[in-house]
Order: sequence, then structure tokens, then C-alpha cells
Amino acid sequence: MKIHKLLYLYLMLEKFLEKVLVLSRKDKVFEDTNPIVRAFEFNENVAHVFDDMAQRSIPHYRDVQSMAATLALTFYQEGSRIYDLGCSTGTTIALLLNGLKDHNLSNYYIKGIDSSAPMCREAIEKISSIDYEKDRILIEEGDILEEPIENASVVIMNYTLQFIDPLKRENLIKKIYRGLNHNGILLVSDKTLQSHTDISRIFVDNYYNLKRKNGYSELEISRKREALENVLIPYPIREEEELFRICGFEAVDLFYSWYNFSSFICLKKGQ
Ligand SMILES: Nc1ncnc2c1ncn2[C@@H]1O[C@H](C[S@+](CC[C@H]([NH3+])C(=O)[O-])CC(=O)[O-])[C@@H](O)[C@H]1O
Ligand SMILES: O=C(O)C(=O)Cc1ccccc1
Repeated sequence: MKIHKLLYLYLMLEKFLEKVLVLSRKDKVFEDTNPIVRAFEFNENVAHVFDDMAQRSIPHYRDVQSMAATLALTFYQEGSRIYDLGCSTGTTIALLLNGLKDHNLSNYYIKGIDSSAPMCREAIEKISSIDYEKDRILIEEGDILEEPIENASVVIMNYTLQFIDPLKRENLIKKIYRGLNHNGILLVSDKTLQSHTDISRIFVDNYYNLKRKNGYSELEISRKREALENVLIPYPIREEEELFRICGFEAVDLFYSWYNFSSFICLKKGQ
């Protein structure tokens, strides 16, 4: 067989295997026709398909990730720590690592925390393909409510605060504020409510339209909605902003907003 034919076959095989791999990582968690819907959990099944789930269920997920990484690099202070609370599969950490490398910054320390062991395993696997000094990153299974925050210039909490018991949110944000250095930032992204229910309803409709466009069926959408009830608890956008201010942040702003999803930047000012 001629060499170009072999090469062609090899490329076809590679494409085929890539497709199989992507399909095996497609989010089908709520496709099941089993009528019992359990409360949403970050278990092995979810962790395995999480990247696909996030890209199809979080509006402009890649853009928000990349904006958060850019802001993190802008506020990062040499020699300080960056925390990713609820790091899931380590997408943010991988972006940060590449950004730090591009900026020739090497004296960093990144800590990723997640209470789901399968998520931590996925995160460790994801960053294993990046070249970095091993003791500069720690991905740990743990509860962010118990985690001490020290010498931080950046704390990222993308789509995680919404899963924390509302009664515990204030203490968590206060702890983060105390653990941040002056001129350090907290970045938070969450699903939010609007101040009027009529507007909230329209925004949620538009959100479900996005899910449909991204290939989720009516059944998958409604089953996930049921599973997330009392698990993902959104705050009205103004109350979430107020929470950050009450906890000490001197400057609070939005860096991204799309219907019922918002991303906040909270700055601890200098002395
Ligand atoms: N108390 C807790 N302590 C630690 N982790 C927790 C806790 N509660 C929930 N988690 C973890 O928070 C993560 C939330 S996902 C974050 C996405 C990521 N930030 C991303 O930008 O890709 C968001 C979503 O799925 O919508 C999950 O991995 C949970 O195990
Ligand atoms: O709120 C929803 O309907 C979602 O699907 C958000 C979401 C995205 C990824 C994991 C859990 C919840």
C-alpha cells in the first residue's frame, strides 16, 4: 500500500477515535427515562461528562472562563496564592497555568478545592498534560467552608456559591475577604434571579431556549430542573452584590451578565 494511503487511513482512524471519545463524554445524565429523579450530585457520572455539561448548560462558559483568567492574571500578586473554590475538572486552573506561563510568572501557588473526589481526579488528569512545577499546584478534595484562605491575591468561585447553603454564604465570603491581600479580588459567577418575577420568568425562558439549542430535550431540561431544586439556590442579583459589600468588599461590579447568569468582581481595596 502506498504511503499516502496509509497516512489517509491513519488520519481517518484518528478522527473516528476522537468522535468516539467525545461521544462517550457527552452529557446524558438526565436522558434516562427512569421516572425517579434524585437530587443533583457531583458524582462519578457527572464528573465524567462535566466539561460537555458545562459548555452546553452554562451560557458563554468559555468566554467567562477566559475573562476570569484574564482578570485573575491582572490582579495576581507575585508570590501570592490563587484559590479556585469548587474547581470541578480544573478548566480554570489549566487556563491560569497557561496564562501565568505566557506572562513568565513562576512564583505562584494555586490551590483548587472541590468536595467531589471524581471531580478532583478529572482536574488532576487535565493539568497533568501541562508542564509546571509540581509543588506549585495543589488540587484537594475538601469543603470550601472548612478551607483556610491565606495570602491570596485571587479567589475564584465560578458557579459554586449557588450550591452553598444560603445561611453559610456570609461567613464564607467574610473568610475570603479576610484571607485576601489588599488589592486582591474575588471573582464569582452564578445563576441569579432578577428583582421582578416577571422578568426572571422571561430570562429563565431564554435560558431554557439556549439549552434546547444546545441539544437538550424537554425531558432532560425538566428532569434537571427538578434535580436542582433546593440544591442550586440562586440569589437575586442585587442581593448577591449586597452580600459582597456587607462582607467588606469596597468595590463590587459585574464583569459579565447574560439573562439569569452573572459574574461579579469584588475588590479588597488597599490600606
Ligand atoms: N462545599 C463545597 N466545597 C467544595 N466544593 C463544592 C462544595 N459544594 C459544591 N462544590 C463543588 O462545586 C462545583 C460546582 S461546578 C463549578 C464549576 C467550575 N468552577 C468551573 O468553572 O468549571 C458548577 C456547576 O456544576 O454548575 C462542583 O464540582 C462541586 O463538587
Ligand atoms: O441551572 C441549570 O439548569 C443548569 O443546568 C446549571 C448547571 C450547570 C452545570 C452543572 C449543574 C448545574
